[in-house]
Amino acid sequence: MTRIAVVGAGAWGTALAALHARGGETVALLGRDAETIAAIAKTRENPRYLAGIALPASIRATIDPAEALAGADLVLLVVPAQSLADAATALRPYLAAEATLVLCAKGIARETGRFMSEIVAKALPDHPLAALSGPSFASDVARGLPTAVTVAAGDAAEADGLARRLSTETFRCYASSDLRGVEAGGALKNVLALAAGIVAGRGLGASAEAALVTRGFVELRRLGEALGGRPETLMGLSGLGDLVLTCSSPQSRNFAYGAALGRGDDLKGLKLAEGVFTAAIAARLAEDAGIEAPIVQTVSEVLAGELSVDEAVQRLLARPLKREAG
Ligand SMILES: NC(=O)C1=CN([C@@H]2O[C@H](COP(=O)(O)OP(=O)(O)OC[C@H]3O[C@@H](n4cnc5c(N)ncnc54)[C@H](O)[C@@H]3O)[C@@H](O)[C@H]2O)C=CC1
Ligand SMILES: O=C(CO)COP(=O)(O)O
Repeated sequence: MTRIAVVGAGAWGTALAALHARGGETVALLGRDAETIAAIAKTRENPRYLAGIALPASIRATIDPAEALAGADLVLLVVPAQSLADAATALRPYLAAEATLVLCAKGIARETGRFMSEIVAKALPDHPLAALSGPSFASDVARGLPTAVTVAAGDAAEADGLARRLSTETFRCYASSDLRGVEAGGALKNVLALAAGIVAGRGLGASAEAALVTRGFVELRRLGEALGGRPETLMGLSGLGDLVLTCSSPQSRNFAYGAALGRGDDLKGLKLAEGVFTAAIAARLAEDAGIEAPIVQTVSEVLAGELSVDEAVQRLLARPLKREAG
């Protein structure tokens, strides 16, 4: 049994399927939209999420979970964070008993504050769990551009093995045993990318953008540690690395969403921005932990319509002066 199944045929699932099929793995891609799956099978392209990027013919794209999961020892879970509980539950009858599950979504359940690992451990107990996260745009990975990410599992030797298995010539996986730190960094950077987008969209200048990313990183570290992550993980690819990527590129959907907010554009029709669903719960977790996270808090209030963009900027500028390391 050496087969990878990718659950979720959106941008990231399709990119990971392409990467590993090119790397020589036998890969199945499970989607839920029959039209998209039929288009992948026919045109070797995902016209909805990765238009214009050729996919390897060897990917078996299907909407049938039994077909996708049969014989898979590694299952990449690549549906959005808020859909993961339902998607995981639906997989239960089809998973091989010994299959390892790799969490690829970046978010926290908005209702419960649960991390992806907690959700999946509840829905699919007894499977080894890992997380893959780091600076990696789907279209870059699907095109075979060089990328480096973190692969974390509770057991260090297992993380080493998975990192080796998931690495290719262009995709370097660094192993970590800090699952929580990797999950926290991935979820929080999305909220901070919204803030960076707001600053850019409002035209506040490159200096303000750099200040926002730096102070955002302070919050990511503080809150990430309070949630159980290790400092070195939060300073690594899945924390700082992904923060830098998503806060600096309009290619990021979270950054693009924030920029649209900053410009006062219509938000309808924008692509999935996970930070929109994570912001309020991240702000609540910070409050519960007694952690100061003014940027996360402000993003949450802007998204809730409780604060205008200009009021948000004013509020952040008016915070009491303090020592930088404080
Ligand atoms: N796009 C990117 O560059 C990257 C995305 N991610 C993360 O991966 C996750 C997925 O993102 P994308 O693939 O980009 O999103 P997407 O919006 O491109 O695609 C999401 C896919 O999930 C499917 N889906 C939604 N609910 C489902 C359910 N209940 N059951 C089965 N399928 C369901 C949708 O039909 C769609 O195909 C997010 O958490 C994102 O933060 C992580 C790294 C890179
Ligand atoms: O997580 C990502 C890159 O590492 C993708 O970011 P967006 O979801 O903001 O596009």
